[in-house]
Amino acid sequence: MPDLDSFIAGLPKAELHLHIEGSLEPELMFALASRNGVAIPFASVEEVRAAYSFTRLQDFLDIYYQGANVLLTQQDFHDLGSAYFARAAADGVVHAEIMFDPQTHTARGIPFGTVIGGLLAAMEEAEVRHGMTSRLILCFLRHLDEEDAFRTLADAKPWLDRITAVGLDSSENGHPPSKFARVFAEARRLGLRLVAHAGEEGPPAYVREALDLLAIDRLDHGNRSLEDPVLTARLAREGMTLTVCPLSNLKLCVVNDMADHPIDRMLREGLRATINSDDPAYFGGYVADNYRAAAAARDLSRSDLATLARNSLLGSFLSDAEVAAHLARLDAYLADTLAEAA
Ligand code: HPA
Ligand SMILES: [Zn+2]
Repeated sequence: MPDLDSFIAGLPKAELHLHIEGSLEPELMFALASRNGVAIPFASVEEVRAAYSFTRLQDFLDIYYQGANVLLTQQDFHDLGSAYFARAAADGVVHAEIMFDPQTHTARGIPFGTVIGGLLAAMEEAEVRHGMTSRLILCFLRHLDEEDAFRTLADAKPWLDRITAVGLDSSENGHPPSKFARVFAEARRLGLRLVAHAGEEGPPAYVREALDLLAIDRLDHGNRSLEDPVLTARLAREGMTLTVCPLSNLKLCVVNDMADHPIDRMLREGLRATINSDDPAYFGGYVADNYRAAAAARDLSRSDLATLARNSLLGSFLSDAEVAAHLARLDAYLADTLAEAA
């Protein structure tokens, strides 16, 4: 039987909560800064990593938006995507639904087409190089107003057939889902799926708003839902997928210690929880590291880990036939690893 690390790395899985700007490793940040002649306030890669110490979401966001300033050209976004897909493939990711924050770039004068053009090129390449399928999620920044989100949706019109969903990210407290009810309704009318970050720092009421006012198809984070037993039971009953990010939760102090992480409680409560990396370059690990950290801290069994991987495939926005094909790969993997054990 493979050791737990190899079992996790080999487990066919989907990554459903990944901000592509959050996969910008300090080495690539320096390379792009130099290629583009952009000044960054760090003298070395070590200095960058040392700055990644956060006590709450906003600390991280300030440095994350600053890091994105080095991304200027279509090739930069292509390189960013290629680096992520290669790293994800090594972690057993067979399908990735990647979020991007167009407003972070259009506000600096980078055209929407430059951003999405580079990402789409990396996605096509990932299919050829790694046999990995992928989808795009356009996220609205919730600290900006809804008009700005509407303008971003208008910018996206020429690419709507290449965008699967819209999402909602950035500073949660003070920016409830209700602020974006109209733009989410419009996105739904255009045929897009809907996701939103809720219950990361924000209260359970924000999760309820995301369900009732935005009609989300998937919930990003959702940790604080557990404070409300009626809401928890509803999420379980409705089969809502939660994209949980253990190392992010630790780095942003959503949990004080990995030993307190509720991932196993989520599974026990019947929630369709998944494990994801969120912003791997900033939070100290890619998706397999997140599985490993959660498994070690909460004593997850191989069967729990297989459930988490299965949930990730079931919670994806792929067609039923595509999900079935990925699930068959997972079942074959589990049969093979069990046979080795016998
Ligand atoms: O974890 C997150 N929360 C909110 N916004 C974000 N943008 C990137 N990562 C995050
Ligand atoms: Zn996130």
